[in-house]
Amino acid sequence: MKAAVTSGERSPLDVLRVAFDDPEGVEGRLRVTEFLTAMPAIGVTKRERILEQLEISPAKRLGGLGRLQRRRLREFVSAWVAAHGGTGSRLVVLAGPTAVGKGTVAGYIRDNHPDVKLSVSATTRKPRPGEVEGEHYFFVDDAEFDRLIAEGELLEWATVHNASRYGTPRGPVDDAIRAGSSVLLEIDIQGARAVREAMPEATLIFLQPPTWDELVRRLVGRGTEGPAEQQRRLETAKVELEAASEFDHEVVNRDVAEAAQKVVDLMKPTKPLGRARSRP
Ligand SMILES: Nc1ncnc2c1ncn2[C@@H]1O[C@H](COP(=O)(O)OP(=O)(O)OP(=O)(O)O)[C@@H](O)[C@H]1O
Ligand SMILES: Nc1nc2c(ncn2[C@@H]2O[C@H](COP(=O)(O)O)[C@@H](O)[C@H]2O)c(=O)[nH]1
Repeated sequence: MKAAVTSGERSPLDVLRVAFDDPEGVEGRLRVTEFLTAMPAIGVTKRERILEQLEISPAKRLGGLGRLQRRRLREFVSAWVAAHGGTGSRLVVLAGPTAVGKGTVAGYIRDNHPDVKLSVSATTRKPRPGEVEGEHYFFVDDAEFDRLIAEGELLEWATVHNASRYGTPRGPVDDAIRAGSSVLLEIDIQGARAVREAMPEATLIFLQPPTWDELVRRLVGRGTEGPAEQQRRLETAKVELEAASEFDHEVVNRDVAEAAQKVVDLMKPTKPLGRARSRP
């Protein structure tokens, strides 16, 4: 019996995610060779080179890959997708540790890529000088935030840095997706995990600092937290950096414009996976 495992609609990363979640399912039983040749611009010769480079036997099925092999294949596919069109995902999440530059990169995208729709979060924190209601955040009090949660108006929410609550209003995200647009969410790592639960088709991008020392420099240089709070955030950041492997893509924020461009490129339409079949 042959089982069709991909339609023209799914991205390679979606197929990998399903295969790794359910190794015995149809996607899990797909051979790595068949999976790779179903990807855009990969033929048999290229496939052999890729498998060699990833140290994966051609006989393997996706569900039978070990932890390291899964990670290597996922990273390879992620880079390939970015280089051959984007993810085509309607919902893209940008997350990363404190002070890596999420807000800066998202702000750059808001100012320079007006075609990208940025979700505006609700927050209980007070506005900083220059922040505009409805552009940077919807600033609400605790009672209003409670109401948003109770009435199911938030796609996700979290208490960030043990301080204020932040949440993504569901309505504008749903509207944009229904209208065929893509939306970018700049949120923390707990929020990214919640979005993955609620909408597994979302694409998650992890923003990485060039180095640990540079992350520390950015946090201290920003000057918005005192030494004790900086120390606490750095402890959290160490744990958060380990979450990178849960994400579909990693983008290093060396230069703001370059990182923003990579995020925008990942939001472009993807070339879907071709038709692949698995043999039992
Ligand atoms: N590519 C970059 N090069 C140098 N400095 C940067 C870069 N990106 C951001 N910064 C600086 O790093 C500091 C932290 O950036 P930002 O506030 O955007 O981080 P964040 O990830 O949103 O932080 P948090 O999660 O704590 O709110 C800021 O002072 C910003 O100007
Ligand atoms: N889970 C969510 N996290 C969010 C959301 N909006 C912003 N954030 C994150 O909060 C911190 C702090 O932001 P700041 O503007 O106060 O510096 C930062 O890590 C953001 O990514 C949200 O809707 N949900």
